[in-house]
Amino acid sequence: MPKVLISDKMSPLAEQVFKERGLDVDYKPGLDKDELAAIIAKYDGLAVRSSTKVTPKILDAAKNLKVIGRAGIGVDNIDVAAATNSGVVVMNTPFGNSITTAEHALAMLMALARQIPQANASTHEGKWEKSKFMGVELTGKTLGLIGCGNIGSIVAERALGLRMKVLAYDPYLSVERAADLGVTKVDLDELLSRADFITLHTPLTDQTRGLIGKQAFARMKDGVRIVNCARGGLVDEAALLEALDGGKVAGAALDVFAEEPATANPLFGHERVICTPHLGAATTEAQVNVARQVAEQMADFLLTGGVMNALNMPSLSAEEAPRLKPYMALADEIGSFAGQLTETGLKRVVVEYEGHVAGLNTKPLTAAILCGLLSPLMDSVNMVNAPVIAKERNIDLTEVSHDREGDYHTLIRLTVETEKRTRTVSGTLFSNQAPRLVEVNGVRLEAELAPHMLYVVNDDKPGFIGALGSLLGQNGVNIATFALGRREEGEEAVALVAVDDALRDIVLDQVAALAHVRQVKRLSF
Ligand SMILES: NC(=O)C1=CN([C@@H]2O[C@H](COP(=O)(O)OP(=O)(O)OC[C@H]3O[C@@H](n4cnc5c(N)ncnc54)[C@H](O)[C@@H]3O)[C@@H](O)[C@H]2O)C=CC1
Ligand SMILES: O=C(O)CCC(=O)C(=O)O
Repeated sequence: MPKVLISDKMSPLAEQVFKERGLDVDYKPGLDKDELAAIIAKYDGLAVRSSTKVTPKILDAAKNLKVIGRAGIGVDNIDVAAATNSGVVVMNTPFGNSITTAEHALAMLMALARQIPQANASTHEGKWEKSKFMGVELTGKTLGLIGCGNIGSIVAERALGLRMKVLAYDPYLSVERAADLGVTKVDLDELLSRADFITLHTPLTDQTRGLIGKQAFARMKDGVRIVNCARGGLVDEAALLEALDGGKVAGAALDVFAEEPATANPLFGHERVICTPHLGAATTEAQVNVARQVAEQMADFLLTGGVMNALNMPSLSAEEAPRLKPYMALADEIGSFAGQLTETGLKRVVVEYEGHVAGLNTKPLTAAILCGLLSPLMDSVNMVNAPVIAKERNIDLTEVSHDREGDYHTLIRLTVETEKRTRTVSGTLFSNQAPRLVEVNGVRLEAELAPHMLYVVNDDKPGFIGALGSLLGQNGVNIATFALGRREEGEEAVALVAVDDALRDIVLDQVAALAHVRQVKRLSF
């Protein structure tokens, strides 16, 4: 049974769901990196929030890990590229805490406008500082949203309800979506120069790190107020301190910090800075949502192969996974067949889906074909990293779906172009279950692939099949199945012979020496 580790504080619902689905689960929040590295090899799945840092070192130690689930949105604590290289699926829960986080951003906005935390502390101290805490109204003010995805959009809708004007800077926001939301799409410069309040809702990436720094502050209105409930690294904290002290920024509300847990920070103690300890997602509702969702998604993946909300793999629902299973086997066999025959550099791969399969989710099938194709050529290839490896190697990949049915009600055809030649392999499913190869390089045949196989290309001449059968018999090789096909009478023919044991080199040499043989290859599946 797959084994899962929960390495961050998480709602008990996650553990409960894993158990209900029949998985073994250990709940060990607060492990340090060495403790995690020491035990991670035991686990198939790792469920985290933001405290666990999933580094290449952890992934190297994670010999059995198949999936990392983030109970939340941001995955900047996970080295997704390294996980992909290790063939580990990374999934998050993109919607479970978005309302909660948007509400926290709005709470921060209001707290900032009315200095509620400062006024609260002062009142508790018995001071009655009515004139000190003069606030500003939100109505009629301009809110600048940086990042208008799930959370940004919710903030926008709520802010419009508060009668604010909303500008959004998000290069990936369409004009239509902006219009639907009732926000004005602007560029960053315009947002910075017009906004009274700025709130950040982008992921932390190489592009967004330090987005709000010295230059950005210089372009802002005097007296601007900043809310950051996304990631600390988006705002340059030293530049923010300078902008606060210089009077450019009237106040900042921060839920997130460059270094977390943040126990010391240059902004702590500043009278116009409000802080919360990364509480954006901290409501009962959000934590129940993300815990349940991450556990269900990880269990689906480990038990059925279903993939939801993965960042490094195409989606495949738990309902689709069993339907796609025989096709995955076929795709892997077709890819592997072509890969084992490939001897020079791959240039181009075309995958065609015809008939029934064309109506299915073909993305995972293409990943399985690439995995099968690349596996004989290099180590450590799997469905997660095969598309990335193909891209890195400049292999041109084309996928085509034809709704029409040809001779078969369902067919996958793979065309592989190498530096020297182009090869095609096609396969179908018999009775919707059993993979069969039905074409190799334009030669029709019908072959079931087996663990040990002999592939022979020869001239179609009388007596050849008998000679091949006798030679195998003389060497004690027992034939399980024998599939034959030829292009035209007397032209190129292909034999695919399943045998009971691995073929010895000496037998291959003897087959190669038979008259009319063009190519001989030992294949294994
Ligand atoms: N404080 C907290 O507890 C929480 C923080 N978060 C943070 O909030 C972030 C946003 O979450 P969602 O809205 O759910 O993500 P999302 O993916 O739905 O939206 C992010 C938006 O940022 C935009 N974007 C990307 N690069 C950009 C750039 N260079 N400039 C401007 N916009 C850019 C994207 O186009 C997208 O629309 C997460 O990545 C996470 O880091 C999320 C949940 C809780
Ligand atoms: O798990 C948490 O408390 C943080 C949530 C968060 O930052 C996220 O979902 O990106």
